[in-house]
Amino acid sequence: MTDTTPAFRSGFVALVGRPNAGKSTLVNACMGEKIAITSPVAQTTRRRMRAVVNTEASQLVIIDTPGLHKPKDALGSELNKAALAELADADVVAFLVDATKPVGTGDAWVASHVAKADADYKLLVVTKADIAGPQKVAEQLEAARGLATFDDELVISAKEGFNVDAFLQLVSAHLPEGPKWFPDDMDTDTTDEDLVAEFVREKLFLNLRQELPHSVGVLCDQIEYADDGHASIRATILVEREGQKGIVVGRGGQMVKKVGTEARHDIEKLLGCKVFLELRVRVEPQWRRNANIIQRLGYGEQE
Ligand SMILES: Nc1nc2c(ncn2[C@@H]2O[C@H](COP(=O)(O)OP(=O)(O)OP(=O)(O)O)[C@@H](O)[C@H]2O)c(=O)[nH]1
Repeated sequence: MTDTTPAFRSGFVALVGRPNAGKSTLVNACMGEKIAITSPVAQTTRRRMRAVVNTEASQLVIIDTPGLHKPKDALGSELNKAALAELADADVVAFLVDATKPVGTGDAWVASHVAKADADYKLLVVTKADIAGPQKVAEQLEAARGLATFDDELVISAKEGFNVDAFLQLVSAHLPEGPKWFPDDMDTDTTDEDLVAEFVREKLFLNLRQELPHSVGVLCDQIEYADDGHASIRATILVEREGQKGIVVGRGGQMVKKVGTEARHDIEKLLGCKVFLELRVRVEPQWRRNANIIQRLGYGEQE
């Protein structure tokens, strides 16, 4: 008797799109929990993250890449390098286009790299369908179709869970046959330290996005577990100028306290224990232009 069970499929799915297209939100929706951080500020995703989604017949390793954009400084160049490296390795590429923003040169630039990628399957995904009418969505599809050749297209709302399952099914079906690369109980290869730093940075962006565009970095120095089970965490917030330090610290330390309290709630959920979080703010002039610091912070290409 022949075995009619479908073969197990596994592989790497790169999500690309210009900054703010909705990549991290889609990863979160696929995972069903908070792993990647999201915020309304472009370039939130500085680190590459792998989210592993297991289904009965497949294992998808979803890679949330930094948004591709024309580089303006060393950090920008590193972000692009990391995203382009992901594209080169992926089995499937999903190109995300924001339904609410006119398709423009930024999308065309990203699409030109998608066109060059070797992936076996390229999917066009129009995101944020919940806040764009059907007419707008249709126009975006039409405009994006002209940018590269796609094997398929899908309209989603990661926020409302619309077509997220369809996305997973479509992508799974086009992965190559292969083994499980990661064990069942591991759903991300990002360390707790990385996630802590990302959560702190997310809260900084949410509270201070007008005042601090992109000139803030976070380094998680230490996570220590005490006998009673709580975690003591120290993290450093890097800014470029004294004035920015003042903004982050806030009047009487109020802002850094607020950021710490908000981040602590997420970190407690992540680690599943009580957390003491100590945040320091340090001025490191021009850290964004300093490739060494960028590497130390782990924002560049990783092995
Ligand atoms: N209404 C709505 N908003 C969404 C949806 N997906 C993402 N957003 C919002 O769009 C903004 C950007 O989303 P992200 O997921 O952080 O975008 P990204 O592509 O990862 O951005 P970068 O990290 O800058 O590359 C956030 O404010 C999200 O809440 C969606 O399906 N519906």
